[in-house]
Amino acid sequence: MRLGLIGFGNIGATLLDLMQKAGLAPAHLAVLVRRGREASVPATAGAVVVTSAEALLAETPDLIVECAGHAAVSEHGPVVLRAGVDMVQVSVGAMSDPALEAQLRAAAKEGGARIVLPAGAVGGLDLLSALSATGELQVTYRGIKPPKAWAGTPAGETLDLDTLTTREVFFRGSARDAARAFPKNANVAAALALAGAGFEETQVELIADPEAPGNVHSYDVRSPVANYTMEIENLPSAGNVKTSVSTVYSVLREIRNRMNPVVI
Ligand SMILES: NC(=O)C1=CN([C@@H]2O[C@H](COP(=O)(O)OP(=O)(O)OC[C@H]3O[C@@H](n4cnc5c(N)ncnc54)[C@H](OP(=O)(O)O)[C@@H]3O)[C@@H](O)[C@H]2O)C=CC1
Ligand SMILES: O=C([O-])CC(=O)C(=O)O
Repeated sequence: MRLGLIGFGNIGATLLDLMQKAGLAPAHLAVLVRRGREASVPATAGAVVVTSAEALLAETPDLIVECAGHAAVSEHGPVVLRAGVDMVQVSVGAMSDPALEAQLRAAAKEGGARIVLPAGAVGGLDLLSALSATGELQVTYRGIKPPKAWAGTPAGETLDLDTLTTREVFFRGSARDAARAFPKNANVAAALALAGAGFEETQVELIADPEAPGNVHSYDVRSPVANYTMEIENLPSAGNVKTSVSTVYSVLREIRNRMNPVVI
C-alpha cells in the first residue's frame, strides 16, 4: 500500500512501527507535516515529507490517514477527498462542526472518496451503528481519565488537576458540545454519536479521576431490540497520555482490512 499520513506525532509514529512489526510496512510513505516541522519525521521512517495536501496527493497514496487534530481535518480533508483518495479520519470529533461535516461529505461525494471513521479508543460501534436503524436509541457515555490527561483543557478552569484527590465530573452535555470543547479527548464521544443517536441526543459526562486505571470509556445503549453496556479500560500512550494505545490499533485494523480479502 502507498500510504499518506497527515501528522506524525504519537499516533503516526506508533502506527508506522505497528505496521512494520505486522509485516504491513507501506510500499511508499508520504507524511504531511506543518511547514518548518519537516525534521519531526526521522529519516528512519523512510518517508517523503511534504507540507501541503497537494504535495501529499502528488505522491499518489492509495489511502490517507489523518492523525493530526481537528484543524488539520479542516485544512486538508476536503482537498484530499475531492481528489478521490479515501481518508481514515482519526480526529472524528472534527465532524461536530456542522459546516465542516457538510463540506467533508460534499468533497467525498464529488471525488468519489470515502471518509473512514475508525472506532478509535472505543468499541462496539458495529452494534451501535446497526441499532441506529431502529430510530429509538438512548446512548449515555462517560469518559474517565486521570487528571493529567485533562491538562490544557477547559477541565482546568474548574478543577485543580495537579492536586485533585477525588473523582470529579466536570462536563455534562451533548456529544457535540463535548467534541468541540475537548478536541483531543472526546473524539470517542463523536464516534458514538455518529454511529448511534446523533450529536445532540448522545449524552456525555467527562470525569477526572485520580484512581482511574487508565483512559476508561464506558457507555450504555438502550433500544427496542437490544440493550448493552460497554466499558473499555485503555492503556494511555507513552507519547501522549490523552490518547489511548488502542486508537492506533484501530487504525491498523482499518489498514489491514483494506489489504486482506476478508474484512472484519
Ligand atoms: N478517535 C479516537 O478515538 C482518537 C482520536 N484522536 C485524535 O488524534 C489526534 C492525534 O493524536 P496524537 O497523535 O496522540 O497527538 P500528537 O499531539 O502526539 O500528534 C499530533 C501531530 O499532528 C501534527 N499536526 C498538528 N496540526 C497539523 C497540521 N495542520 N498538519 C500536519 N500535522 C499537524 C502535530 O505536529 P507538531 O509537532 O508540529 O505540533 C503532531 O505531530 C488527536 O488530536 C485527536 O484529534 C486521539 C485519540 C483518540
Ligand atoms: O484515546 C482516548 O482514550 C480517547 C480520546 O482521546 C478521544 O476520544 O479523543
